[in-house]
Amino acid sequence: MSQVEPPNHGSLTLSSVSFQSEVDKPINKGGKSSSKVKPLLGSSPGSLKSKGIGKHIGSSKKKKAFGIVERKKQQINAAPFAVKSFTELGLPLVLIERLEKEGISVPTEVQSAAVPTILQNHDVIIQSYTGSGKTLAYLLPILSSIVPLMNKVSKSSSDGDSGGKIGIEAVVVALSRELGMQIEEALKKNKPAIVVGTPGRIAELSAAGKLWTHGCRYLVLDEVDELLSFNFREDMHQILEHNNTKQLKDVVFKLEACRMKATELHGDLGKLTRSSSLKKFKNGEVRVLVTNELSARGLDVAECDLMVNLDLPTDSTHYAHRAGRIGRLGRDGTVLTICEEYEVFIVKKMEKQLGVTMAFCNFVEGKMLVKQEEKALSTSRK
Ligand SMILES: Nc1ncnc2c1ncn2[C@@H]1O[C@H](COP(=O)(O)OP(=O)(O)OP(=O)(O)O)[C@@H](O)[C@H]1O
Repeated sequence: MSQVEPPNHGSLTLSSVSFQSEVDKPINKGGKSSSKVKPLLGSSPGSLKSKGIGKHIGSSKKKKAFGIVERKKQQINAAPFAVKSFTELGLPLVLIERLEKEGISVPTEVQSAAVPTILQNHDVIIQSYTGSGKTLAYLLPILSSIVPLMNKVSKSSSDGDSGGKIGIEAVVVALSRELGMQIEEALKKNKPAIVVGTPGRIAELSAAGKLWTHGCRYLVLDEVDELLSFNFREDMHQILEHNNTKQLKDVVFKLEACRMKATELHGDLGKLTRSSSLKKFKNGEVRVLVTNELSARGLDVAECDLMVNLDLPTDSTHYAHRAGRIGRLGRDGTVLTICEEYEVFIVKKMEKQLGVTMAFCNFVEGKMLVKQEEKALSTSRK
């Protein structure tokens, strides 16, 4: 994207776009039904800078590996780079009026491209020059889809549906405390719906079970290249793990549609539900436990003899941790790893690092062909 000079309206402070007074007003747009979490990432070569919104959780690979998002086919060609007003971008009137009060009436180029794309529930990477308006490019669509739901959110919280926890609809991970505070300032009146914090703080809340992200639809990684750097590895891992709940639910749903009794285990469940899920799995009432890496850590179910990796572990250490759930105390067990053809080399690398032999299979038109060659589906026997 090319550099866009902000119109000469003076600077917009993020706090100036908060619009608590309109929260209770009905907005003609209606609530969205999507329950997707949006990873918003990017990378920033040269003078380009990226606002979180960069792919999943980087490239399609990263996205898959972190297991956050279900993707839709992008129609980036149709992105309206030439729109003239915020109205044409599909933002609600209340938001447009507030922007106009701040002297902001013409979207920048990056906003023209990003706003409608995010509003259509696509995952996006926003990469553009400094000062080109990337913050509003992701905030505006989020605000426009969250505000209409505010009544619903506060109602369900007060009903106690969420066990006293607040339903979060968007998580913004910001690099520095200052940046976090700057964004939080703009959003504080929407506090129940949006959480803004540094990786450390958000990971801390997540580990303490205080992040109620069951209905979370947006995950923004602001300055994504930095956030995904080695420095923040542990915290980001915790955050991204936290956000794959929807995927786990989908898997349970699909298994049950095939008449396979399954149950889920993850941090978004209450303590009681977690222990009841595990109990059901341990006593054989359900045969399949669908879980994520964090919740699987340390699980000790002696009879468990099959581990299916629906996505690739990040490295061989994580592979070993997952595989360690089966074949305990000298028992036999099988690890089945499902991956794309282009990921086979990663599996090969782990095979080498771990010193195990994996049989490779190919899955073609619903049929599995077991072969020894490099194929997209790998099976390894412990
Ligand atoms: N459509 C607009 N019209 C006028 N001013 C705008 C518009 N969008 C954003 N601004 C203002 O432009 C300035 C830069 O915006 P912003 O901080 O989002 O840029 P950025 O691309 O995120 O920059 P950086 O990469 O340095 O973080 C801010 O003061 C913001 O208020």
